Amino acid sequence: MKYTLGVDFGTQSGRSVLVEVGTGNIVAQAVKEYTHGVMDEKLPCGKVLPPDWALQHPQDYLEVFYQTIPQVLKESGVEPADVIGMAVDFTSCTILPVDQNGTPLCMLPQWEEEPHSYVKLWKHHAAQSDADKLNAIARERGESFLGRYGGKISSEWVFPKIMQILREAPEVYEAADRIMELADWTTMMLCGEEKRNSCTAGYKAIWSKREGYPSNDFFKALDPRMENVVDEKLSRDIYPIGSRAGYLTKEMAQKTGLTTNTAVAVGNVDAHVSLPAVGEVTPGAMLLIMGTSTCDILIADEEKMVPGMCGVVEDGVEPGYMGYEAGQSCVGDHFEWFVENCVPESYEKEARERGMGIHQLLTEKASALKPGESGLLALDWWNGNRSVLVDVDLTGMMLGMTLLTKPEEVYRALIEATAYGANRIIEEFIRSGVPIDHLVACGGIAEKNQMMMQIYADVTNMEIYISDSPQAVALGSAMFGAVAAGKAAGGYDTIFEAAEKMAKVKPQPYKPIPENAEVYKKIYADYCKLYDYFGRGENDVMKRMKALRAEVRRHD
Ligand SMILES: Nc1ncnc2c1ncn2[C@@H]1O[C@H](COP(=O)(O)OP(=O)(O)O)[C@@H](O)[C@H]1O
Ligand SMILES: O=C(CO)[C@@H](O)[C@@H](O)COP(=O)(O)O
Repeated sequence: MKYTLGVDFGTQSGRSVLVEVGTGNIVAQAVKEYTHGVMDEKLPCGKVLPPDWALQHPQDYLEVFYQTIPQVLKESGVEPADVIGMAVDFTSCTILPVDQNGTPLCMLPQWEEEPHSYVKLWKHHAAQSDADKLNAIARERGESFLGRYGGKISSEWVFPKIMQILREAPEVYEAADRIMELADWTTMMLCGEEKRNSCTAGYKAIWSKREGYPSNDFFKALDPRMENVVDEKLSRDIYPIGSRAGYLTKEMAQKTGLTTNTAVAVGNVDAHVSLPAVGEVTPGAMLLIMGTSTCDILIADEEKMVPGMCGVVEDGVEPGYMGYEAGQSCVGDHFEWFVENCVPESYEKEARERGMGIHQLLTEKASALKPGESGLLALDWWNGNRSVLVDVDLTGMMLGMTLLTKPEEVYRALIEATAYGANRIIEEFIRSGVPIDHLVACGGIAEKNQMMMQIYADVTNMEIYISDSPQAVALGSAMFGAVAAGKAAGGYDTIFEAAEKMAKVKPQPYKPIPENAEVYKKIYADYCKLYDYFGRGENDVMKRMKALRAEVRRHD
């Protein structure tokens, strides 16, 4: 029996999952919460961060390798020599400035108090003014790439984040030998090779197989110091997903307990990597990877320009197809905010006494409600709107509250809001000529919350199939690891062959309940009115309040 290992780096934690190459069955898994978590208030030295920042510490990712890989080997009893391949997937766009040895600047004593030397997490939202500038210049110049990114480059993506570094800390920009996606940096830590992957380059760094990056002239127009940003800070050598980056280095083999014969695939994005893990995702299906945020991935034969999508990349998800991405920056994060800030002690007590988690308790109570019963309607923008408005400066909103409103009603309204947001994205794809007729879901939430999945089926009026692996994302990575090893070593030569044997999806979908769908259709119409009113400039109160908050804090 041969094995392959997937290492999935999420927002809060990283996990290793060891699976059988022949079946995709999990033999062991281990999770490590990041020691520093998400740094959105201060640096480890105590330095306070401005609003909208979200940083991480790269040492936390190495700890994931050092702790979880030995753990899965021990738990499974698998011979290290039988682990033929491995791969990493990472949140994205999550980037890091490094020196010529690949050492993160933040790990050098002279930079440890400089916020810009740390990992900028995907949900770092402090580069909106840079994104606005980039988009305005791209529009003025008639740059054709804009269409491939739904008409706007998000402030979450690579170049706005780099522009922010250059604007606020030119010395960090200068000192950085390279700026790397963490999918590529962690892969480089494993095999010693800098092999940048086509998925992050395509979706997050405006790279395409046919056209490469935008021209140096375009970057010069952003800032003359950025004219050669691609050659000076990134790389033009891009490797297709599914290819091999190298083999584990001796040092990494020693630290993890694996051998130097383990092949390492080029890195991938945590969302996109899961498509093969749920098997038959063909044109017409949209895959939702539901966790802290939700990413929507679909493939189609043709390239269409879909307003507000994150991007369309040829071969970006599976070879031979156009891969589309859209998403919602805040899904599980809404519920986490709610359980951490708004749940009364009496509920906490009940959950403790009944030996259940607070999410389970709220879900149980919310399940007893009918659609529309709470009278609540929310806009799902607690962390901005990624698709289709592409605006991180939008904020959350809930209406309909009364003195009788209960926590489970708010919890359910937040869930419903994310379902409306998903439906808005689906409509945009269909309107633009990319067909969607059913959904497939995976990720932490798809596993954990049945009520939520039924609400999604009712709101979208579509069937939803669920992954049958509790770790679809890591399984996807493990599959790419098996492809990096290749058939001769006991793996597979293509991701399609791997999917035939290893992919898992439950046979029974969630089906829409017609009477619920009917009610949700009406509420959704009002959601769309509020969406346009607050999201498209008719009433910019959210932005004014956000600007005021920043102003007041500046003077604190
Ligand atoms: N039962 C639940 N129902 C809804 N959301 C949940 C539940 N349990 C956890 N969550 C949310 O799921 C998110 C974590 O999702 P997960 O897929 O495990 O991680 P990540 O997205 O970081 O990979 C958190 O934001 C948390 O609030
Ligand atoms: O944006 C992407 C992928 O493009 C995700 O990495 C990002 O939303 C974070 O994902 P998680 O919510 O941590 O699963």
